[in-house]
Amino acid sequence: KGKFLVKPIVYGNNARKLPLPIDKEGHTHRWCVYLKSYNNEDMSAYIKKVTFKLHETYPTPTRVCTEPPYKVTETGWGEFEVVIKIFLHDSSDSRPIVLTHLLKLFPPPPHTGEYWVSESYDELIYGEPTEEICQRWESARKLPPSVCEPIETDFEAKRVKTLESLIKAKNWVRADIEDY
Ligand SMILES: Cn1nnc2cc(CO)ccc21
Repeated sequence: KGKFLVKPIVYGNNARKLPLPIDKEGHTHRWCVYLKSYNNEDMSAYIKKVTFKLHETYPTPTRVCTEPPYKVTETGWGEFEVVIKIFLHDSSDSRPIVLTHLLKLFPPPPHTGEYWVSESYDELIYGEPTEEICQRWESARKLPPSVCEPIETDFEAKRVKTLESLIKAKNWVRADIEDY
């Protein structure tokens, strides 16, 4: 049928510097790494579980969430890659969707301040869905506002800026061609 299902998502982390004196083991920050629906939907209709693989030296480094909010809150001192795996409610042997996110604790200059967010936009796409999968993906309902914090990045503004730069880039190439 060539039909495919699309769900916009946001994943990333926020981080806050802990007030001095820092707590156990030199932890300087509290952070939260998360996956959420861009439209604040309950993704458990089609997601079986989400795992967050932290740095090996964290106790039980693989954390599992079976319903929203899909997030892990920890304290620490360093930045490292978090591997996020999304296991869908479909044939049980299907491989998970794998996202990687570099945990950001320190805002890059010129940013200062105690709180920082580093998140990305992406889309879950399911091709040639069965009737059952369609029903799962189309039955997802909105979550009550309290379950997930609101998205902090203005992706709409970023989208406009990205489109503008792409159009400028395209026009540049076209002008370039016309010169020859
Ligand atoms: C890499 N990193 N940064 N902060 C960390 C904290 C722990 C647990 O004490 C383990 C590893 C950590």
